[in-house]
Amino acid sequence: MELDMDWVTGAQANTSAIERRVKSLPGRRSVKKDYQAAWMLKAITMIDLTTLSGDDTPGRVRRLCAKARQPVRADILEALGVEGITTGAVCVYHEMVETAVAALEGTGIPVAAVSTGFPAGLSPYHLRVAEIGESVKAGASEIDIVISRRHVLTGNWQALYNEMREFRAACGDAHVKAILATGELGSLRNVARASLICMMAGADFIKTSTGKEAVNATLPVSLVMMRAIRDYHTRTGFRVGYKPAGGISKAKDAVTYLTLLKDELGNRWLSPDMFRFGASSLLGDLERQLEHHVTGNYSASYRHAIG
Ligand SMILES: O=C[C@H](O)COP(=O)(O)O
Repeated sequence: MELDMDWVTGAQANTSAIERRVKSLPGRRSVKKDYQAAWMLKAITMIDLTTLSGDDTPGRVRRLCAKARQPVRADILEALGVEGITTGAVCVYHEMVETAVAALEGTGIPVAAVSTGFPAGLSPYHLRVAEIGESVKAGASEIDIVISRRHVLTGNWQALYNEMREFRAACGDAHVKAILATGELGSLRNVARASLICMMAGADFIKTSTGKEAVNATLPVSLVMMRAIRDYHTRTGFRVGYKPAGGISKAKDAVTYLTLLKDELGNRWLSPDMFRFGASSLLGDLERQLEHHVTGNYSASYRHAIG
């Protein structure tokens, strides 16, 4: 849609109300024991299983893809009476896209590439646009772009909109996730405004963080972004997905995010096409807690958090 400046500048974020809401959140609320495994399995299907390290190798990416294909040990799944689950996607740097695509062939698991000079987004503009095209050509069906934080920090909303529009166009048929790098945007109000701009410019998902900022995904930021998504859906009819990323590594935190999502956006968003966790180490804890679930041996902190 066109840039609607009145809507953008009217977007506010009431910090104390947001903090109050976060304090009352699930995770500190109990989730029935019978449902715990279901929440954790659901979380697994919504992970963008990620490796974004300077020392990534094809071997590491192939191992990651094997884990994406079979994220939980077969005996645990059998005990739960579940089969055939996979993660939502695998997320890698451009150089690893071809390896991941080959390793996931025939599985239907998409490959997401981080692009546009990830993580800072400060390489020459034409190269950032070209990088998207290269990743699509290499087989990525999802592109995680990073926005120029300076456009937000200087209030240059038109520039942010134009940039996002061009990134969107360069993605072609690939889905585009707009990484806001919320830890660098200065205020929750800026997070709300940048979320709206990216959605107006055609983002399929809005995503909190690269995982490389000093502060990555948080619950207050998630509340602001989910409410921006809800507002956008109410006004336009378009459903935009949400991806919290960076520092989410505990099963109990994943369950908190999912209950918040269900409360704020409803069941339609509880699906891999509308929600992803960007996470490199969350899967390990989910698998451990599922194992405890089937053996009845929960860790005390986990039982306290969600049981
Ligand atoms: O987009 C994904 C993030 O970079 C993953 O961050 P993490 O390694 O803290 O889970």
